[in-house]
Amino acid sequence: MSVIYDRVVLIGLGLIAGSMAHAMRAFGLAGHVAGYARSAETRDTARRIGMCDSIHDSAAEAVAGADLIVLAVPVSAMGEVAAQIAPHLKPGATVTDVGSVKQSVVQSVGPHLPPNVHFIPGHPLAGTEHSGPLSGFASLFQNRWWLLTPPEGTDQQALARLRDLIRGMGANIEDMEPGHHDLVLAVTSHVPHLIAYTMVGVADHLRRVTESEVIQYSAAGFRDFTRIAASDPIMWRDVFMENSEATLDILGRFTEELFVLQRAIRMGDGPQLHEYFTRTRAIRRSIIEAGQDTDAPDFGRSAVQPVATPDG
Ligand SMILES: NC(=O)C1=CN([C@@H]2O[C@H](COP(=O)(O)OP(=O)(O)OC[C@H]3O[C@@H](n4cnc5c(N)ncnc54)[C@H](O)[C@@H]3O)[C@@H](O)[C@H]2O)C=CC1
Ligand SMILES: O=C(O)C(=O)Cc1ccc(O)cc1
Repeated sequence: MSVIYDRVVLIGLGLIAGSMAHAMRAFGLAGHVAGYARSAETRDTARRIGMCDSIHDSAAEAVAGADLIVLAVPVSAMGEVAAQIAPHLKPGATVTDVGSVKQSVVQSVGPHLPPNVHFIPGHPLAGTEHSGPLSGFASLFQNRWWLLTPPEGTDQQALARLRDLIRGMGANIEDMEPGHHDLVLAVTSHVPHLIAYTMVGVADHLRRVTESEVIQYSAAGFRDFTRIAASDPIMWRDVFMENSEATLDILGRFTEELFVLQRAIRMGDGPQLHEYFTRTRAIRRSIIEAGQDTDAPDFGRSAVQPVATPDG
């Protein structure tokens, strides 16, 4: 593949930035990848493993001359980082981010940036429960969605170039309006994470049990919850602080459904439970048949469709 940007800088050197650095190197997408993180320990680790071509001790120095700036810090830190780098950006450069929430990032970053740079927010729908500079890997974005929320009037050349880079790292791209993104992600990622955190918390409260049976006999469902609940606490604190409206909306709907099932169990209403679970099984099957589950066996992933819109 050919070089898309001569100089890319990654701000925040964790799972996502590390994976981008490895992928850009593996696929030859950037002439030079520079990096900056706030913590000296993270910068030292990134230097030791050769994550980037250069690691800088200040954000201002790191962004100097960069054609693409990627903000890969927790969502609550995006605005502060944008303010730090704004005076040092090269005219005509593109700034993007990888935050899990979009509306708040648009609001906190946008106002700091000068009008002569292109701001194109983004979100790779790819990750793991691991974080930090040692956790990245080049194949993280393969066959995954990468959502972009380009504002109206975005420079089409700048957008096409960013798309080329993302496709070069193996991802599929879809454009979305930021508010819609936050609602879709509340359904597909944020509330599911909250449920996992809660379920692991419930098991922990039954400490007597935790010490023996819960761990010893944990079946796949609970094991998956513990994996998700091991995700970075700062990142997820920020997701819920910054996407509170959509999360609370979906959580309200979740609670209503939970009460319906709770009542069916209490009333011994087997047919209602059977009907409900039959419906949810059909949903899972339709996702797999449409090739939208990238963890499932390959059902023709090139034909994957964007995530469904939650109704109402
Ligand atoms: N972990 C995941 O599965 C995914 C995360 N994201 C988003 O990507 C972003 C980064 O997440 P990860 O790479 O997982 O995080 P991480 O915790 O692995 O790395 C974050 C990095 O940002 C640095 N940092 C924190 N505050 C900073 C500041 N004020 N200035 C400079 N550096 C700072 C940390 O030192 C660390 O190097 C977050 O906004 C997250 O919502 C998006 C998709 C998936
Ligand atoms: O590890 C998992 O199961 C994930 O769900 C990863 C993930 C976490 C946050 C995102 O914004 C996108 C993907």
